[in-house]
Amino acid sequence: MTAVLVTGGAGYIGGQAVLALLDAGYAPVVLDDLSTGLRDAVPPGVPLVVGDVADAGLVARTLRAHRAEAVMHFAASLVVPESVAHPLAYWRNNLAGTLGLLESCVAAGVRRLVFSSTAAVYGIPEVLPVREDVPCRPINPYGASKLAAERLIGDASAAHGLSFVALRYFNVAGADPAGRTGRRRPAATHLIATACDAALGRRDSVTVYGDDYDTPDGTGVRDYVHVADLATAHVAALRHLLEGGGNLTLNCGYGRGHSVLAVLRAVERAAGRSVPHRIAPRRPGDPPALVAVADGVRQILGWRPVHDSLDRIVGDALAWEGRRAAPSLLPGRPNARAHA
Ligand SMILES: NC(=O)c1ccc[n+]([C@@H]2O[C@H](COP(=O)([O-])OP(=O)(O)OC[C@H]3O[C@@H](n4cnc5c(N)ncnc54)[C@H](O)[C@@H]3O)[C@@H](O)[C@H]2O)c1
Ligand SMILES: O=c1ccn([C@@H]2O[C@H](COP(=O)(O)OP(=O)(O)O[C@H]3O[C@H](CO)[C@@H](O)[C@H](O)[C@H]3O)[C@@H](O)[C@H]2O)c(=O)[nH]1
Repeated sequence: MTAVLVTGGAGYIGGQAVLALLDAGYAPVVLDDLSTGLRDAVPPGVPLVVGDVADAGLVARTLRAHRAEAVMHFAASLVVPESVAHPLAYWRNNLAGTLGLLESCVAAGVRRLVFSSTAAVYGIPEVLPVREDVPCRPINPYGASKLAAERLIGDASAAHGLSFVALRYFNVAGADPAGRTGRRRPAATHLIATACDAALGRRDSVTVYGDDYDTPDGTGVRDYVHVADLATAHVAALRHLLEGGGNLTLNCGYGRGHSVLAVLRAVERAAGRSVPHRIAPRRPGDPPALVAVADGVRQILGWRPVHDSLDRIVGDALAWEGRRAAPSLLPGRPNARAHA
């Protein structure tokens, strides 16, 4: 079986990718410092090495010990407003982490890398939907650090014969449709997780950051992609590299935008109850709208998303969050609050 090192595999997306790798017959090995990930997100039987991806010695030893043939690199810091408040920590983790990983790949002779990049590299695109070949002008430290990591990977590729697929994810949401994994951070910051928390009575309301953008209803627009579809895009990228395919940088989204208010309505439909919200000023570092041109990932990698609907994404997210809530608050129990 082909062994694949998954950095950040105890996290939300990495955890889903580990399941997709197992489903596709690969042997994932997780390296994670558990800074935001959780040990129990790693399925039984999958080796977990607890450590920092910037520790090139540890990563090289892990690659050799498991005879890994490829790496999926998810480990990073990724909350946009946090990156605005703590840019140095973001640059350190996202750039030094990628540097350590690349050094260890070169040392251990591992030449295939799938990298978690982000739509945040684009900043405020002049044309929407956004193509991969437009100039990247990130407007927050998170996006800037990820763009720098992409460039670092490009340089390592040219000098050391490494092949890579950088997937620029748009907004990842939802949970494993089979209920095996999902987002586990206790304090939700992402919109869909926050709205699910409100629908489940764990918070009073959702703050809508800005209703004065130049978008159809004035609120921010994003291209939400289901985490299980994203995971299969990684397996497709891995196959491409194992079959000798060349370097690719590809958007990963569905090519459709949804506003904050549209997301809140979808959560209300899924939960069968209203989600109170209040309008607040724009959040620093937020672009008004981000929607992908996402033909490349379908055409070149043969990716076939199967959960491509906002209702599906929100439904799976709510079901996962509901399982973590008190049973009386589960979706489908309209009088839950009265009994809580
Ligand atoms: N969630 C999104 O909407 C989104 C969108 C675009 C890109 N991404 C990218 O996807 C990747 C995974 O994000 P996620 O949503 O699963 O976040 P997450 O916080 O759930 O997962 C990140 C994982 O990496 C681990 N980690 C962080 N720094 C580490 C280090 N230095 N060494 C070892 N492990 C470390 C954490 O413990 C965690 O398990 C990130 O690279 C992120 O930039 C996420
Ligand atoms: O409580 C909230 C949370 C978010 N939003 C808005 O909802 C949209 C989505 O925000 P959020 O879910 O926080 O995600 P983003 O800030 O768009 O960033 C995500 O999506 C990016 C790609 O587009 C990734 O790079 C990042 O890692 C990931 O956090 C934005 O318009 C926010 O202003 C609110 O109005 N209220």
